[in-house]
Amino acid sequence: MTSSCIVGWAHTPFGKHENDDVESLIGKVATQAVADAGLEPKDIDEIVLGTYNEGFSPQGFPSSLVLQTSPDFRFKPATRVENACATGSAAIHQGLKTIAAGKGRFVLVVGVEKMTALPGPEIGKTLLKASYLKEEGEIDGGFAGVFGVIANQYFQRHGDQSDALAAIAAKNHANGVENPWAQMRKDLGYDFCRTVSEKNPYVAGPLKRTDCSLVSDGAAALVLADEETAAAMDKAVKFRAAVQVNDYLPLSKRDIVLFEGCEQAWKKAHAEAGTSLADLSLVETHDCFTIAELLEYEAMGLVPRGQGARAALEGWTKKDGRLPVNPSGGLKSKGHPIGATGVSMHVMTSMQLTGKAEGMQVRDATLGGIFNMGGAAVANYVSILEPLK
Ligand SMILES: CC(=O)CC(=O)SCCNC(=O)CCNC(=O)[C@H](O)C(C)(C)COP(=O)(O)OP(=O)(O)OC[C@H]1O[C@@H](n2cnc3c(N)ncnc32)[C@H](O)[C@@H]1OP(=O)(O)O
Repeated sequence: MTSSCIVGWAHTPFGKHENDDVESLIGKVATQAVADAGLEPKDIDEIVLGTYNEGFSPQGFPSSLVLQTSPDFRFKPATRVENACATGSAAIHQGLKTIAAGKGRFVLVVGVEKMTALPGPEIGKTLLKASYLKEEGEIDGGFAGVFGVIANQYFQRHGDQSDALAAIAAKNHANGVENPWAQMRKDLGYDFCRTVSEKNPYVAGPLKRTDCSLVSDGAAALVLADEETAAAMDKAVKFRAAVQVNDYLPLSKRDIVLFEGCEQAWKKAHAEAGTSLADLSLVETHDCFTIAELLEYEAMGLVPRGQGARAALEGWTKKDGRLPVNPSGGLKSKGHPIGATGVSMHVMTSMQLTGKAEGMQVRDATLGGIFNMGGAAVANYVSILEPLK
């Protein structure tokens, strides 16, 4: 699946959208992404919608909502795809398969989530459905609780990592200031992220509020085309690799601090692309919790096992570091509307590779990596993107 390109995109600001529901959020990006590609809705051959839902919104069957955004979408095939927090990437993969099979020239992929309508504890419960409920269903604090367990295990093996986690949080909050689509554009600073306070209490295990991604509403969309078609279009970002690796769901069946599914996905992606980590100009990675970003440094091979803290504390992953990670601010400050996240990561990386990332721009960006994860390293998607021209 290496001969497809992203040729247009759209993105709502992420945040609390009091007056929007899933339908109106979809409406803000679907036709806009098509227009951004220089196309009209009639040109689209297939629609894929990524949304986790699982109780966030009472409206089921959401793929059909996309058709309501233009009369010219009527009678197009439209399907909803779900793979926990990697739902956005799962939707993109569905589209890539359509293009690779020659079943369509243009596929519209929309990712959306409306999370903030539920009260806090309900949000936690809804997210926890993406864990193995028979063993993990009683963990307090929703998915923060799951990653609190993972952080504790890592701390037991490699020592207290609170300094490194605060450095990751501070980096991503600083990056988010430059992202016009980010939910929290505030440079919180290292000291605030490092210190337990009324404004930054413990949430789960050693994880404080600043170690957690945000609860968000939002949508992102992109248009996929085959490479030959894309070559004649205004802008085109090519998939050098698009890899999916799934691992077991129960934490008890894995050495969870290794994030082995993530490691496998990166290895396969580099083999598919003919690249290595050193070739990448930037990475957008799934920092649902700061401990996840630290484990991902190790799983992607940036540092040896147990040394993730080095990359954070020595500034390797800052925007001007040797490998900028999450120049968009990541899920930490950009926000994490579950079904939209994977699509957003591809949009942000496409902006970087076409020189359209404005204040977020990483200088001379030529190759971008993306890691989007469902559950605790259960569904692992890595993409490697480059400008087509
Ligand atoms: C499931 C999968 O497949 C894999 C995954 O990706 S798992 C990730 C899924 N997502 C999550 O679990 C979301 C995690 N985050 C949260 O649940 C919540 O943000 C939280 C529990 C950490 C905080 O929520 P809360 O305590 O209710 O905070 P809330 O009352 O909304 O806000 C209080 C203040 O903290 C700030 N705040 C809220 N969340 C914050 C966060 N994550 N980081 C920094 N600041 C935050 C607010 O802006 C607000 O600031 P002001 O007082 O200055 O206005």
